[in-house]
Amino acid sequence: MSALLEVENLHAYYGKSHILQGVSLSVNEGEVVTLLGRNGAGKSTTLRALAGALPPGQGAVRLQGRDLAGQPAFRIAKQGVSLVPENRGIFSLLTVEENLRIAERRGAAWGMSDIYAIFPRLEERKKNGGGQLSGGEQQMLSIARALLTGPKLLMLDEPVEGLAPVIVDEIVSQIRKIAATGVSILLVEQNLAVCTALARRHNIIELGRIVYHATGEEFIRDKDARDRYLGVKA
Ligand SMILES: Nc1ncnc2c1ncn2[C@@H]1O[C@H](COP(=O)(O)OP(=O)(O)OP(=O)(O)O)[C@@H](O)[C@H]1O
Repeated sequence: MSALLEVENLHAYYGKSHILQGVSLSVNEGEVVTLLGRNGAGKSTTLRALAGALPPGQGAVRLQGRDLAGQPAFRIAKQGVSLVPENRGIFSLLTVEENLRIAERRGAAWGMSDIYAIFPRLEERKKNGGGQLSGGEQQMLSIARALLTGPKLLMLDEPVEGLAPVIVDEIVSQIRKIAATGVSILLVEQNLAVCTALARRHNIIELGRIVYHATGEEFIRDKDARDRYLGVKA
């Protein structure tokens, strides 16, 4: 598999706080990769830095070999990197359909029918306001909006946080379908069952550095690493 995204020694700051202290990771074409870690470890900051939402720090970011580091967010998005942030970022006063239409891009790989095929609930709810959706439906809408921009790399920040188990299963299956179309995914998620169900490679971040990486099988066997870095008994 060839690398889609390569991140080498990425640093990022909030003001004078040095948050990312040399993050290195990669995502191959068509792959789902996780970024795990305790609260405050730097997961969301990594996604934000990759999306160009933070002032540029040191380090290399390449998408299909092309340098993205230091470019403005709109240019990074145009080259195929899309972030679905934790707060979902949908327009509550617009209908579901309007939320989707404004994200649509002429000539992009994804159109409305592709979206409704993966998210039938959004078609059922297309005339409802964004603000009337359940948490799970809002998450689906937010992922759908990102897909309409035609990303090569979709970055998901805790897509199932706070959702009921049946909705979690539904979203996991939707993410699988998205990955099966060839879109690469960098997933930040605290729910380990979701991570191991979706990804074949995992990275753990601690204090702004990747301290552990493993394949899916290694990670499932490595209870010590899960206890040590994540403090979970799963
Ligand atoms: N806007 C901000 N200004 C200053 N510091 C911030 C800001 N956002 C996050 N931080 C700090 O950066 C560090 C990393 O935060 P980040 O949100 O990336 O963590 P995380 O791994 O995503 O954890 P969580 O699951 O809690 O969101 C934390 O110490 C946090 O307090």
